[in-house]
Amino acid sequence: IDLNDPTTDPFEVARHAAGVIAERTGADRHDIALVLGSGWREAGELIGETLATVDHADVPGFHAGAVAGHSGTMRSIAIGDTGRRALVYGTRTHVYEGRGVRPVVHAVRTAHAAGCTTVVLTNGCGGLNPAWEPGTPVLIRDHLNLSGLSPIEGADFVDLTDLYTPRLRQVAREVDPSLDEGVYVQFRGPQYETPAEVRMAKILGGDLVGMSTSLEAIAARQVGLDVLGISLVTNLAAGISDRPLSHEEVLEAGQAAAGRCARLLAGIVGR
Ligand SMILES: Nc1nc2[nH]c(I)nc2c(=O)[nH]1
Repeated sequence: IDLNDPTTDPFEVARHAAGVIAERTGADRHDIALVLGSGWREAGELIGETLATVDHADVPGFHAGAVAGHSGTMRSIAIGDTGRRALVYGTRTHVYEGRGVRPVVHAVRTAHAAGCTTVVLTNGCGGLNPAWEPGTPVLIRDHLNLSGLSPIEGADFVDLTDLYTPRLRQVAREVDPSLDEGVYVQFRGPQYETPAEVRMAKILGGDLVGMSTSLEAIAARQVGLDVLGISLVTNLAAGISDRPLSHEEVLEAGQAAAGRCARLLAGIVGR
């Protein structure tokens, strides 16, 4: 299937994908989906027992293309003894991969088609607040979509009030009262922001800069999913600190925070 073929209905592909997931996991419904970004990979382990894994390559609309650090398998996880199931994706598609916007939000649409009512979107990002050391998770309160793109096609004027569900943010803060909140700014990427762009984002009211998440959140709202967004600050955004960004620093900050992030997600999902 070519998701980007105009004659393809992306929601139909999501329904097919959900059918394959149900068949391969033995679960005709999943309750919560998790998209794991940089630094969040290990979270699945603490959520519960992995009952099944499915290769992304086997699911319609997903691509096998392994992105560094991502696994190409999604996992069906029993959430403690709640009887609920989590669908944890092994990889995420970014706009900058040039596959179009539909693949970027396909995981969210598939989660909805699989019966989920909630999606947790995590990412690694740059921080504009020097108080947030690399390795600090921050709840997303709202976003500025500077990508210039949208997953919504046609005259569907979706309201985005409370897009990042207040009830879920409250649950997250009950699990970890030290969590701060911030406004996430999505740039298209793949280049990092210039110091001037970081200053612009700050003037516009942004606290976090990244290259994902906002389009997925919009697509989630379009199908009525509750959304919890959590960013992991892996670096201070360009110009905030006097040192240039290094991808190595980003990766190691993600590794260091892995335990706290995994415990946070497991605590939230288990509620
Ligand atoms: N746009 C943007 N995306 C990021 N992802 C990560 I990890 N760090 C950054 C960053 O500083 N800026």
